[in-house]
Amino acid sequence: MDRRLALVRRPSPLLADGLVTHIERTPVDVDLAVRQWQGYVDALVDQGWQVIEAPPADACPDGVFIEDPVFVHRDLAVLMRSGAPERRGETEGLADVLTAQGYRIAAIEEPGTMDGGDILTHGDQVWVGVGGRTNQAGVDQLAVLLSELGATVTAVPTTKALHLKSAVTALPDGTVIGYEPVVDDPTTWPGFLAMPEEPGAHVVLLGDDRLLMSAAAPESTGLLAARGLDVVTVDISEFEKLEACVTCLSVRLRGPA
Ligand SMILES: CN(C)C(=N)NCCC[C@H](N)C(=O)O
Repeated sequence: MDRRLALVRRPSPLLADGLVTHIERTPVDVDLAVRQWQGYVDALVDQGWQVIEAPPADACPDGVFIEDPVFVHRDLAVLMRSGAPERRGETEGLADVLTAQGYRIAAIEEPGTMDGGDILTHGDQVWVGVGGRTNQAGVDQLAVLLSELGATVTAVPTTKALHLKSAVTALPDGTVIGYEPVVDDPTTWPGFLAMPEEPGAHVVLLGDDRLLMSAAAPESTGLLAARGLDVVTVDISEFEKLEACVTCLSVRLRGPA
């Protein structure tokens, strides 16, 4: 992993009004969330990542979850069309930022819907969760866009969690880890590794064998450390109250060079 550039977006003052679907709403401390977001950004910088900020989307409570309005693969950035109409304004300003970084821009079009949180990749293998935010029409469009880049797209039913990446993510060696109670079918991934805590299912790959994970998953971080992985943790409790995880707060831009 050579290029270490991450796109982030600072929290909206309306963050506390963000969507919750599968968990009960609990009050969000926005000031604490802003500090936690800065801690997340600092952790990326400490690990040698350059961080760029998307234009703020202050009118969008969930705008900080930048993983959802855009997906990047190789030199292509695909603007999403969320299954939650409240989140569609979050794509604003992203085409300009990504064009400036050398990306070609495409978009999921009506009747397709998709959130980036539903897209899990390992190399050119792409799994897309079909559920509350992403539909089959969206998957079909993404499959066409990515086929010219040599990637294979597989649709995965996702009925027990908000997004596919709420349930599973992939380790550097491609092992898919997840929290079984919210995974529709763990046999989708040979070698699936069950984690004991829900936030333990979420990893951001920082490069080499280093991972970024939530501080709310001590048993899982222990398990992964025992496998030889180097785990950096961040407290993102205020974002977790909004059904988010470490992956949602940045988009890692690995190409084009
Ligand atoms: C992988 N995950 C979970 C994400 N990429 N996004 C989380 C978005 C949370 C937001 N409140 C919502 O409900 O849309």
